[in-house]
Amino acid sequence: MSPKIIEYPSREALSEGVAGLVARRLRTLVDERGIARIAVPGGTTPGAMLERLGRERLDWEKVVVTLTDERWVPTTEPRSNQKLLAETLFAGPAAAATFSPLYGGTAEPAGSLPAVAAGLEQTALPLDIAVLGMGADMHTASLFPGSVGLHEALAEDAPVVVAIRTGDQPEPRVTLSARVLRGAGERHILITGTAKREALQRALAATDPLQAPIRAVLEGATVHFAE
Ligand SMILES: O=C(O)[C@H](O)[C@@H](O)[C@H](O)[C@H](O)COP(=O)(O)O
Repeated sequence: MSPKIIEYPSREALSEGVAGLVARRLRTLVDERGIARIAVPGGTTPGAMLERLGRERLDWEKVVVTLTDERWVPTTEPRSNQKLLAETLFAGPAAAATFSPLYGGTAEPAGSLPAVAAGLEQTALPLDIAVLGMGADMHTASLFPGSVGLHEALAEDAPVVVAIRTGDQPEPRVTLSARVLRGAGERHILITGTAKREALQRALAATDPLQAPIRAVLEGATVHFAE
């Protein structure tokens, strides 16, 4: 079914609204199941939401957090999504959560992916919630159109994590596969700005996830939009 689209009057309202919604869902999951598992994105859009979410009062010891994708750089590097989480989500009470990383520290992803996947399977999967971003090229996570690794990452029998290389990005990426993201109990996609609104319209009309990878996670998702 088509995604539900929620429009916000501002990006601040989107950050506040999504942080509050996700916090409520995490509380419910922890109350009902004793654990909640969530994947969050990197990039420039989610910072304010992650910071706001990390300040929420809830039983963070019972929450497992991972990333939808990671840039293959040391976690001290500015482009590291793990660094972004340390400076936003984990800057407050949410620091008590368990984090399942995607970056393994080896020179190339291939050297770490088995251990990264094992760590995810032991702690972070199946996902209850996946929060995602989208690029104007209709990528999500690190599922970039035309990238090396995309076919594998979109396959029904894809591994948990896949290494991605694309000329558009300065470093190798590692992404949760589409089936893992699609398997989340709920998906929330944060989209801001006119260019991405137009990209979303193109994605809704697209049929081939190879051209519009966001398609692989769009059905049944909730899109949160602000200009
Ligand atoms: O590592 C990342 O950058 C994200 O996980 C990525 O998938 C992001 O959500 C989109 O590229 C949108 O990025 P912006 O929010 O910066 O536009």
